[in-house]
Amino acid sequence: MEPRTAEAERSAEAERAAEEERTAEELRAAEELRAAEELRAADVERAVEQALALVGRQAQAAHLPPDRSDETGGSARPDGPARPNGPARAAGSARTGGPARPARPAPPAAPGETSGANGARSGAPVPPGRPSAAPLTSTPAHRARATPWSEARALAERLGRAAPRAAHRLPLDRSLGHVLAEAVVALTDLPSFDTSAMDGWVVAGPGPWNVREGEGLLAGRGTAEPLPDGEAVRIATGARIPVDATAVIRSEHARTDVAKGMLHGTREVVPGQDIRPRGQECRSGDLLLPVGTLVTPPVLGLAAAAGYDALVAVPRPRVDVLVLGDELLTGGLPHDGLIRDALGPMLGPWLRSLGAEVTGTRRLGDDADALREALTTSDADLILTTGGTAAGPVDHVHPVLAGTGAELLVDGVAVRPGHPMLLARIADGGPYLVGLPGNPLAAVSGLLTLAEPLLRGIAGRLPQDAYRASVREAVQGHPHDTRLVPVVHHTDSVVALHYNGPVMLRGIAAADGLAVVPPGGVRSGTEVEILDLPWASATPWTEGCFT
Ligand SMILES: Nc1nc2c(c(=O)[nH]1)N[C@H]1C(S)=C(S)[C@@H](COP(=O)(O)OP(=O)(O)OC[C@H]3O[C@@H](n4cnc5c(N)ncnc54)[C@H](O)[C@@H]3O)O[C@H]1N2
Ligand code: MOO
Repeated sequence: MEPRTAEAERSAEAERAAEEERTAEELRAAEELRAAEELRAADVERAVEQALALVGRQAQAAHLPPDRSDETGGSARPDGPARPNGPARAAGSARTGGPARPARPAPPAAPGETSGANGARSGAPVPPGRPSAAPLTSTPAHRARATPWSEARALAERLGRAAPRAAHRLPLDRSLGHVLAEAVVALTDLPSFDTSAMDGWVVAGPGPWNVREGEGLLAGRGTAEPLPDGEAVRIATGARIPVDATAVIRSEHARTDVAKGMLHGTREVVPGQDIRPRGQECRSGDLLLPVGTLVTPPVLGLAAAAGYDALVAVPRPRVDVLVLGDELLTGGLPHDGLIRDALGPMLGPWLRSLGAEVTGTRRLGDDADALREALTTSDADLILTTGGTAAGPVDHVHPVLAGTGAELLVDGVAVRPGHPMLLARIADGGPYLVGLPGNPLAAVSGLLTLAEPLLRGIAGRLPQDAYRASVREAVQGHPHDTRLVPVVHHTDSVVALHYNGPVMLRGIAAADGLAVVPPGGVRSGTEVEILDLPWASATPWTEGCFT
């Protein structure tokens, strides 16, 4: 080893000391993080119990969690190594409705904390027992309080499932779009009798056959008297097969000798050919469709075929849409700082495609009283608000919720765009409320993160398996939060689309899905979860246009 100079020794010593200090600091931080996580997990469990108690699923009265501001506030290092929404967890937990695991809403804010991922509204009233407002910034403490994306979705679905709409017996013509609350079990064999699959001749035994006189057998008409060996009779598709018949010969595969009254097959005749045997599709009592099936047009057809006049189904959840913002125009070009309302026209149809019944879309401007009135008089299952979730001077959602005694169940989600989104329950067993941020793509993010799983739960729709696809190119991630990025499927991968900023709808309008990009981003070829949009891409694939 070469002799070191005194200066080099000193500098190496200083470096070692600094390194030791860094290590000690890291250990302290990791310990703080672990402790904060444990406390948070306990709080969260209680919050879930409260939430379920709220919807009447827990016999036990709800208890407010103890005030832990001194323990949780700012102590968690959200960028530390054990973040709960790190890539591995995000990937594994995205399966909607999978095995129930403890969902984790953001714990109620504690004194000294702000009440949103986004911070609180300065000077805003706060819910009982909540802190006063603090400056709105994106500090590590705020990030630590935001509910991880997959947990927010799981909680929304669980809460929805705990508050299903009552099932009704509905005539078939009023059941479309509802969800089966009773299984469809075959009330008859299908087909309910042996049936001819073709127009032609029904024959018994080997040919040639004597042709029986008369109009033959038609669907829904004619007797099905036994057919002795050596005889043939005309038959139409759907007519009953006579007892003892052995095959149907299509008209084009037979010739008749009119003079002799005989029928000759022009091809080999296989016993049973072109006969649909009774019960081929189902036997009476067979399960045809399970509880949770969405009533689609073919479901209506199958139910009718199987003997049903009505179905027992959960009606569509009802949703009130409230569009907030004085700056919004409903027609014409933007002018004088006013802009077009992009969410009003979008949300109603989107909600309908998610199976909801939209009771109305109302534009309330920035009027806190109108908002309070709308929240406290709604008889919908879900109220969806747009805008006003942050801490601006006219952002009324948090203060009005607090003033009406609503329970904040999720207050900020660790997702971009859309992190100020929130989920609440209006007091006294009122509707759920999902607050969508005003930036349009952030609103889409809130719709798919909170409203879609909640509605799926309320409607009793079957959980869907998450599916994954690989990204064609690397996708940049947020350092701490999940990102939702509009993508389009192309050949065997998905391509992230440009124009995906929080105020932009250009990317999503060309997309057929949203990629769930874990914190830190993904390399080219990585498989990520995809949230399908309820329609195929509306825009033809054009390389370079959006990509
Ligand atoms: N100091 C901070 N300010 C903001 C933060 C933050 O962390 N600190 N977060 C930003 C993020 S992220 C979002 S998202 C928005 C959420 O704000 P609000 O939910 O309160 O929404 P508004 O302020 O009402 O509107 C935001 C933006 O969106 C436009 N908007 C609203 N409604 C519509 C609509 N129906 N159609 C089209 N555009 C709409 C509105 O004009 C604003 O430009 O807060 C950030 N601020
Ligand atoms: O969450 Mo804001 O969502 O980025 O626009």
